[in-house]
Amino acid sequence: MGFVIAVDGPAASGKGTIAVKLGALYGFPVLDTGLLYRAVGVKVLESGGDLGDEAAAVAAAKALDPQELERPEVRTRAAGEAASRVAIYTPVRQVLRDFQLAFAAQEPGAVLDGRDIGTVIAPRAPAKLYVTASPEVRAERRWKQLTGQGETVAYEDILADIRIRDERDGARAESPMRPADDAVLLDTTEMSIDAAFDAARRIVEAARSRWETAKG
Ligand SMILES: Nc1ncnc2c1ncn2[C@@H]1O[C@H](COP(=O)(O)OP(=O)(O)O)[C@@H](O)[C@H]1O
Ligand SMILES: Nc1ccn([C@@H]2O[C@H](COP(=O)(O)OP(=O)(O)O)[C@@H](O)[C@H]2O)c(=O)n1
Repeated sequence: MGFVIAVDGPAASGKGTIAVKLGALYGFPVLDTGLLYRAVGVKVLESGGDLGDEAAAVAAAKALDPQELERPEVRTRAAGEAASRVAIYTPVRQVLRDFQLAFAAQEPGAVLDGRDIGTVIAPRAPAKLYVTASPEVRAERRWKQLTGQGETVAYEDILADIRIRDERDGARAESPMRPADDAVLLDTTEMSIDAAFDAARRIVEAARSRWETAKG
């Protein structure tokens, strides 16, 4: 395995922003694994299916084309909610796992962000971050992001979404959202993007030194 950087955490904590910046720093490819679940949720909805229908979600996961991750539809509020509904299904997670494992296997390294990267997808990743922020701050960030994309949404509704999603993602039986035992927690509530990235970079640099030493 190369130098895999696992960046997990709840919705709108800033993990994707940090992952992209780490990828640029090291020259590694970056996979936002949430987009896989979002694309599956959107596919179910667009085919007229029901998010409560496990078989429909599995079929959508099997038919997923990586090109679909680029669609603007996967970045909407509704897609985030749909993603967390289809993410509870064990077979959906199994179908999406191979793609993530292949991505993580790239040399000389890769960055993946999600909920279960450090615990399930890449438990042996040499660098693991768990990025958090208060629900209120996350809702503010997500509200600004969605509004900037042209969606009309109320802050209170986004905060409610975030609380429901935290609960659903943390309570599910399969690969629940939680920090790996060896993840370093990074609370970005009071941090600017630059400050959060700087803190993340230091944590990853320390992990890289340990990894280089262990490799010999
Ligand atoms: N530390 C921060 N301070 C302010 N805004 C941030 C910070 N980190 C990220 N953001 C913004 O918040 C939104 C959500 O960030 P993102 O990285 O996509 O979160 P996640 O991947 O955890 O859902 C984006 O618009 C991003 O620019
Ligand atoms: N590795 C992952 C990534 C996302 N997900 C699910 O997909 C949903 C959307 O993930 P995301 O990372 O795009 O969400 P945001 O943090 O951007 O809101 C999450 O709420 C999870 O339910 C997951 O189960 N495992």
